[in-house]
Amino acid sequence: MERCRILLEAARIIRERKDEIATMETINNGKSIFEARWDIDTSWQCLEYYAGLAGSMAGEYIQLPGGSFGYTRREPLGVCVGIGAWNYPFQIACWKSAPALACGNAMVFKPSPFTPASVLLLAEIYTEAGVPPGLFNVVQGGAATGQLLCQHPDVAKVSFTGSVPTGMKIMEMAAKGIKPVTLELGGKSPLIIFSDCDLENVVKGAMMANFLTQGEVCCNGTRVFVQREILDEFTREVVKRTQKIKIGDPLLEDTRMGPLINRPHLERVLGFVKLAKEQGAKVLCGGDIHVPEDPKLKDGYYMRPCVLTNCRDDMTCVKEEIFGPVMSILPFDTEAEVLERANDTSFGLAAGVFTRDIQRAHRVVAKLQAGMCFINNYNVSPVELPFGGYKKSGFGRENGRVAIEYYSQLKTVCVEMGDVESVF
Ligand SMILES: NC(=O)C1=CN([C@@H]2O[C@H](COP(=O)(O)OP(=O)(O)OC[C@H]3O[C@@H](n4cnc5c(N)ncnc54)[C@H](O)[C@@H]3O)[C@@H](O)[C@H]2O)C=CC1
Ligand SMILES: NCCCC(=O)O
Repeated sequence: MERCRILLEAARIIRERKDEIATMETINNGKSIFEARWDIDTSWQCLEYYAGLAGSMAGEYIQLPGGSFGYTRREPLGVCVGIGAWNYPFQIACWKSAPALACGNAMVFKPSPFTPASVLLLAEIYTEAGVPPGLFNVVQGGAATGQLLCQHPDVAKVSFTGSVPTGMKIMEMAAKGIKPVTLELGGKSPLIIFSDCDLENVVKGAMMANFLTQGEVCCNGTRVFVQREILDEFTREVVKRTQKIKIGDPLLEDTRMGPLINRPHLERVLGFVKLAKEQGAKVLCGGDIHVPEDPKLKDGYYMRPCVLTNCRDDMTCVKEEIFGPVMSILPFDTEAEVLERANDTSFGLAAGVFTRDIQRAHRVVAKLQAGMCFINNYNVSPVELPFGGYKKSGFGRENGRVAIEYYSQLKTVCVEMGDVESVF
């Protein structure tokens, strides 16, 4: 209950300082202030959710023959390390620290060196809320610092959000110390649109699936499979709305897309678009540098959101995670065909289905190889729902009740009520 009270107080302070934290997050990452406020909402909601669970963690009692019994205790792991990516800096820190602290662990959190700032506000808030000194710590640095944390003998667990190659290294390091890991890695998720969908909702869903945070979202539905009957209508509408996305100063209220994280990343994303064209894709809009009218923004890392058609499943833009605002549209004819194509990837983070046929919706998601499936929506993040991937997108889950299992260990106690029966 004490942990619950402190987490609730921290959630209250985050709500109270929401605008200040969102502004810091926008400066930190480049995402629009409008969106940053959503991230701060899913951050304090996460603290509230685990505050609610903190007082309810319990083991179970198991009867045994002869009056003997056993019981289990859910105990903390110890010092947990959280390593974050740069796309949701504050939210990632909350999604890791809230369940960790609720379970009675300490956390050392290392943000991405590209977005070091906002997590310091979280540390400040935890302290103000009553978290004892040393229970939540921020260590700044890059790969070398991350490695030292993973290899430290006093660290009991590592929870990582980032790319697949780094995830592999973290798993190797953790294996040497037999430490449990949670890996939230990349994706190349399918969004399947059947012709019986509600077109207005589907266009909104496809935009949500591709263009939040400049497209730098791990669970984005970037392979947009559209049933052939509605391909033209969907494409027309999605291009029209993509062209209207307001790009520019992310601190302005009406901006919906800010700059990408840094110049090398911008060039990487533009490189994917160039390669897509070389491989036969057609650019229907965007995919090039955007220079805002405001002269002080002229060197910013802005690009226009891009919609690609004439895509094939074997193209690089359809196979690899771009992590930028690039949507690939792929026509399909039948349910069986689209399922096979949607699952034909080494990733398995998320997937989405739009249809009015509820039986088909459930039948399709049951066959999708993805940890987070959306029906008739995309990229909403209720903290009550577990989030995490299949296949190379990682394992373990964040959010939801199940995350408790990833930040605690189970002790079994066996109690003998009779005499010891010995074979000796
Ligand atoms: N599944 C999920 O929830 C999410 C996954 N991602 C994935 O993250 C990637 C983009 O984020 P980046 O920050 O570029 O990823 P990254 O893997 O380069 O870095 C992530 C974090 O790991 C640290 N790091 C790098 N090398 C390390 C090492 N050898 N040992 C320990 N720590 C190390 C970095 O400093 C950073 O804090 C994308 O692939 C994206 O899909 C991003 C956000 C959410
Ligand atoms: N709110 C979406 C979380 C996904 C990501 O961290 O990329």
